[in-house]
Amino acid sequence: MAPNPIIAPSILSADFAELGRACSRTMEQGADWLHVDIMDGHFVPNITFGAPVVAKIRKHVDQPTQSYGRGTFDCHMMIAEPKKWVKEFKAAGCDLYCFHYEAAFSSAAESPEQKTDEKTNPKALIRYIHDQGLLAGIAIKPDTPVDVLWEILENPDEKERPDMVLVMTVHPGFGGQKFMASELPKVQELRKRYPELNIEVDGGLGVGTIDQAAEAGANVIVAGSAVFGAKDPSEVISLLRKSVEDRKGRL
Ligand SMILES: O=C(CO)[C@@H](O)[C@H](O)COP(=O)(O)O
Repeated sequence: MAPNPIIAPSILSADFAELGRACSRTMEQGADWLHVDIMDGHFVPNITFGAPVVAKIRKHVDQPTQSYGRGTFDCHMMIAEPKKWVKEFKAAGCDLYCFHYEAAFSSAAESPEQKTDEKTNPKALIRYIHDQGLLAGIAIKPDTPVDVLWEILENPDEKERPDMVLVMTVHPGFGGQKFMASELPKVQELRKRYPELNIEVDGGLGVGTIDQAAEAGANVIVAGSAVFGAKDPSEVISLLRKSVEDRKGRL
């Protein structure tokens, strides 16, 4: 059976002038996690904020009492050098460090020799993230085929296996983009092979698109503009949760 629904509003769509309060409010409105978008202006053509801001907003949301629990800070690292920032984000209060597969090779290597072994590097980075006491996520952009993940997910060493896969349903960089249903076969394939895996979708999710994503097998739902732009964010969060919950037993 697929894992429980997890609704993770993306704070990219919150009012940054009152970010701490916006984070605590969305938790009160029923969110499970907060999805924290970190952009460096290199990996994606946009800049958000870094670890000092995460440390400030952490004070507004209770830390989770267990792995994957309520209040998890799901940091989506849209950055060119993901390895470089793991320790800073751990210290700032990040719980789940989700890097991009496409950025991992330049960052994870411990030596020049290892850098040439393309298959080693995402795994080395996952191990490194786990060694810092964080959950590890791996994200793929729309242009990246899901097949690149099989070797990583099949790894017999659990220290090198991700705790979550994020399938981007928009090109990363901005909130408010149109949902790309073309990415859902990746989710279907992942769910077919890994019934218990946390599979996150991000980009263009809302009441009009959630059913397709839930049907494909996604259980971790990121929604930015649909939640922060809603008249009644609590209602949107419950609708997203219900859609995933309704399909859970069938997947
Ligand atoms: O990572 C990203 C964008 O790169 C997302 O997390 C967006 O912030 C989602 O926003 P909506 O599409 O839900 O408005």
